[in-house]
Amino acid sequence: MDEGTTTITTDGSQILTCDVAVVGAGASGLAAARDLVKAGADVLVIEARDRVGGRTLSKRLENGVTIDLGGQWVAPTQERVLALAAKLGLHTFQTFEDGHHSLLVDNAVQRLAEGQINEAADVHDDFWQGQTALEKLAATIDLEAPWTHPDAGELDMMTFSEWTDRTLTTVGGRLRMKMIAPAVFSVDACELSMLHVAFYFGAAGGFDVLTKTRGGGQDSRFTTGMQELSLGLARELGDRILLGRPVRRIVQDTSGVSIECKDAVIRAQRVIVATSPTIAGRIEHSPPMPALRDALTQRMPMGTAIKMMLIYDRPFWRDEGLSGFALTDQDVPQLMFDNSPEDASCGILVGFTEGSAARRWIDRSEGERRGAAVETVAGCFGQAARDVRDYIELSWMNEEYSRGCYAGVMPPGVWTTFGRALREPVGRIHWAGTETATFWPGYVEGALQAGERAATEVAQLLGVSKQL
Ligand SMILES: Cc1cc2nc3c(=O)[nH]c(=O)nc-3n(C[C@H](O)[C@H](O)[C@H](O)COP(=O)(O)OP(=O)(O)OC[C@H]3O[C@@H](n4cnc5c(N)ncnc54)[C@H](O)[C@@H]3O)c2cc1C
Repeated sequence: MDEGTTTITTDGSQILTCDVAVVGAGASGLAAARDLVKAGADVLVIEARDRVGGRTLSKRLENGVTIDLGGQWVAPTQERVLALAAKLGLHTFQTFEDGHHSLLVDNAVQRLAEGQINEAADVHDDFWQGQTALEKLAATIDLEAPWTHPDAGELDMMTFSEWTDRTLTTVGGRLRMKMIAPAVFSVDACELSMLHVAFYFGAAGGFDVLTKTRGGGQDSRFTTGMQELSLGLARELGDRILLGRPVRRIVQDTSGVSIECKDAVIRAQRVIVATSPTIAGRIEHSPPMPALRDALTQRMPMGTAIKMMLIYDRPFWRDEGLSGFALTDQDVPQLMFDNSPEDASCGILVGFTEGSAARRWIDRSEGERRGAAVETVAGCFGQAARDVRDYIELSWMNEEYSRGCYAGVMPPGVWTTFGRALREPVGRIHWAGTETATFWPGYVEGALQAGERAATEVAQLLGVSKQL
């Protein structure tokens, strides 16, 4: 996958020409490239890593089971992901969640019926009315332009934490609501603009859709891993993808745009940058980025998360009628799910350490995190948890070309001041990446939607007809 359409050599650098260059071979960039190729455009995708898939990364274990160190779940409403999976012949299966969930607090474990948190009636009612208020608010947000909401100013000045304290009345209800921030955004509730939270819930289709396992954001997984979506798109694109070529600089002039990457310059009419805004902000530009766009890239940090898998001979917790889903008051992990293969040929728990907890643990050794994770799992599921066969983790903050996950987030004040710069093209540069989506932003579905939207923008300007 390392050859462009035209090659001239000057000063040791290749010069390749195409109609459209796409920076980033994650799901978003690949979807944009696929659509533009279909429309008849000559496209090159330039990828920094030596692989495609970006924030999806699947790994095959020695026993033949595939695990996902990045994105893994698909929801029933994620139509683009499901259509692509069907086209590629990828098999999905529902996340196991039969039996009782577990809650580990102060070293004591409680067993909970599915969907239930064992809390006093006033806490339950309080949380329910908070959830309803959030859902109502989310339904009023214009997903194309959240800053146009009549209360945008007030909502954007307020953190999710402040909104929760104003809207909910019980300590338990507030605590439970704030726990959503690390689980969904991988930052703490005090770091998020309330306008962003409302936008995000609106864009996913509601509270339950985003947070639930069955029927929601954690509904199903891919037998052969979620990265297969990108690998499938990449196979279609063939040698139009250049791997191992970090883009350093983009130079626009009156006749085109030059994308300077490792050992090559790509000359194109248009470029789609399909990375998170934070990562896009690390590319140098000539002429420099407009002030608001540059300021946006300075203000949209990536969430922080460490994803870990504990691998066992069998899913032993199921013997006790336990679902494997657990919430804990520990940092490592705070949240876990049964991640065993469909045939339960081995037992796998996936755990997440998110938000400030990930920052507390990022500089500790893998061995320390493994030890802490085993202790937490033992607290939830008993001594059998100590007989762990393997432990595999990925700290996404350390990934040079992601610098965090699951996505970039909007702290207070950013949507209303800089939001317009999120998708607005700058000269010949167009923006894709899941952060620019209006449907399931932050997810692979959003990545695909954003790629398709950017491809439509460019196809119209090039005068090629996009055929889907
Ligand atoms: C641990 C984790 C769990 C997640 N869970 C889920 C889930 O269950 N379901 C779900 O749908 N989503 C999940 N997500 C989110 C999902 O993976 C992302 O939303 C999606 O993959 C983003 O795709 P993208 O193409 O927009 O960006 P990316 O995947 O980040 O792609 C950007 C690409 O650009 C490349 N790049 C960066 N800088 C340069 C440069 N200078 N030059 C050239 N190339 C560059 C990167 O290497 C990368 O390949 C998760 C993510 C993580 C990390």
